[in-house]
Amino acid sequence: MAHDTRLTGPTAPAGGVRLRGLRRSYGGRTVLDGIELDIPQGGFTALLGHSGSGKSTLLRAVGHLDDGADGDGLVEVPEPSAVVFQDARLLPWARVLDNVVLGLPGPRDAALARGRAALAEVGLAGRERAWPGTLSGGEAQRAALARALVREPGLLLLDEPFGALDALTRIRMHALLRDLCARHRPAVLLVTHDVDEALLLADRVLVLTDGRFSLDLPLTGPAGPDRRGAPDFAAHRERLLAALGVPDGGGRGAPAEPPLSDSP
Ligand SMILES: Nc1ncnc2c1ncn2[C@@H]1O[C@H](COP(=O)(O)OP(=O)(O)OP(=O)(O)O)[C@@H](O)[C@H]1O
Repeated sequence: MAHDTRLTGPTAPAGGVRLRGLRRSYGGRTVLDGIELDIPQGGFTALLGHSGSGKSTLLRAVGHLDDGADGDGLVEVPEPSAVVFQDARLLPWARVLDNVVLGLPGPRDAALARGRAALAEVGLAGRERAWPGTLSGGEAQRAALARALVREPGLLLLDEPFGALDALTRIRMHALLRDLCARHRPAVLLVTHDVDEALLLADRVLVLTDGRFSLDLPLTGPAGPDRRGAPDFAAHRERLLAALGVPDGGGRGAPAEPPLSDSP
């Protein structure tokens, strides 16, 4: 497959993500083969690829969360960074507010006030003293988003954060995430298997194949469900599915999605 090796301009705006020649391998097997990527502050990049193509490896490398990978290359990212995974990873023995403020620097009172504000922002006001085990899947992911955003991250890394949620909750979470990103403006890298999720949320979609980006699709216009009605939506979708080797628009996120409203 022909790979586009000139995916980014020479410089990223100050404060954003800048990767140059990023390589990672496990036991001599190359997973990332010289990745070049810029994400400006406020930019939202979605990353698609087959299972095992290296999406999480790339996300971990960007977040300096490598576990035993051999690697090299330049990784410049804004600090601090925060990660939200598919499972919320809340500590079950700590109340929701304590989970959100855990490890926050500064006086406890100020941290708690910030934590409460973050929980209110994600729609969990009143649930501060709840135990994580009493939250629904969507609520737990809201708490995980609050825990990430309370740190005012310059970089938000999202590893299939909505993959385990039902379709309606996912749509609500999309609206919430768009809203939070517009307000806080971190650089965002979203790993997802869902082509539509990528097309509705991101300003740029990349497909990772054989350690490189095999497709780089810039998207214009406001993110959100209205994009479905844009003239190029179907064409973008087809390009992404073709790059993923999915024949004829089949697979997850295929056209027959329910016409749900996107309001939170
Ligand atoms: N700690 C590790 N040790 C050895 N191999 C690893 C390790 N982490 C990942 N790999 C290998 O690297 C390759 C890429 O894995 P990665 O988890 O990045 O893929 P992915 O695209 O995120 O997959 P998925 O979509 O299934 O989550 C896989 O072949 C995987 O087995």
